[in-house]
Amino acid sequence: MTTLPPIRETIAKHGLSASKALGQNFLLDEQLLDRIAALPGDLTGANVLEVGPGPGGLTRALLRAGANVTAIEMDARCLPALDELSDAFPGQLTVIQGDAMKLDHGEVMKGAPFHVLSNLPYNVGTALFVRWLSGEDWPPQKSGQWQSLTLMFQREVAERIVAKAGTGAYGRLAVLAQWRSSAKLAMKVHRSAFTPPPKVMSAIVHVTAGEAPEGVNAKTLERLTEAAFGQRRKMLRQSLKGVPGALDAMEAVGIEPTRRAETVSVDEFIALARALKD
Ligand SMILES: C[S@@+](CC[C@H](N)C(=O)[O-])C[C@H]1O[C@@H](n2cnc3c(N)ncnc32)[C@H](O)[C@@H]1O
Repeated sequence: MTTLPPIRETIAKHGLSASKALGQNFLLDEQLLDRIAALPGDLTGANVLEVGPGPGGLTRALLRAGANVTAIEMDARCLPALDELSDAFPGQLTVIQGDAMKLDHGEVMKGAPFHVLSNLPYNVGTALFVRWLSGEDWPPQKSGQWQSLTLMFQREVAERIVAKAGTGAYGRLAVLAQWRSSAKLAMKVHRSAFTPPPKVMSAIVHVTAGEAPEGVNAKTLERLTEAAFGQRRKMLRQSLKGVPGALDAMEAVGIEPTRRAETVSVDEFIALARALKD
């Protein structure tokens, strides 16, 4: 294994000035990166999909942890720096230049279950997160998809993902992330850890997939939460009016129609979706 220069030197050597358009804020602290790479547990010999490796700070940490990494990066300027990592960790890193939003991740990972780690621009991160959580086959690793997600978000978005009923942050994202998965706020990351520092604080969310509850259609649940949180200040009897059968289902499972969406727990949404005929 060749010794690598500090990531700051790699960035300087390849002239990787951070592009605002690509949402680039780099992490340079290798101890912090090692702690992030440890969040999914022991990765020795595990398959990891890293989206948006940039100059490869987190990639190095994952390789040091013994993972087999496939990295999807849109910015061609980063490829020479990533090639150096491939040389330093022979056989452990595959780099794909492309847009992670357009690629089939199961295909990229050749059908083997994988962990996802990523520090992405926030808009791309949220869109991919929703896609990873909306799969029809569940748990996803059964069909060669992800085993865990370890993702950096704007702190406010991370709080919405792990929020519980009865809080202002609770909404569609929380129900999506929690109804058949477990989502934890794994680490808060100060804005000053990034180069250049973004305007807001960040946090890492760690998600593992659980068993889907029996008799619940994902699309029905989605329709319910969309209607309920679309008018979150309104009583359910008003916000769910347009969902056929929802008022009867509420009565059947004992949810008062005068309640508002943000008081309805994830388990209650599950019961409601189960009681609704498709
Ligand atoms: C916030 S930077 C993080 C870089 C590095 N992982 C780190 O932690 O220092 C996000 C990276 O994602 C890349 N990126 C942005 N959109 C992407 C997309 N749709 N597909 C793949 N990579 C993308 C950017 O080029 C950039 O390198």
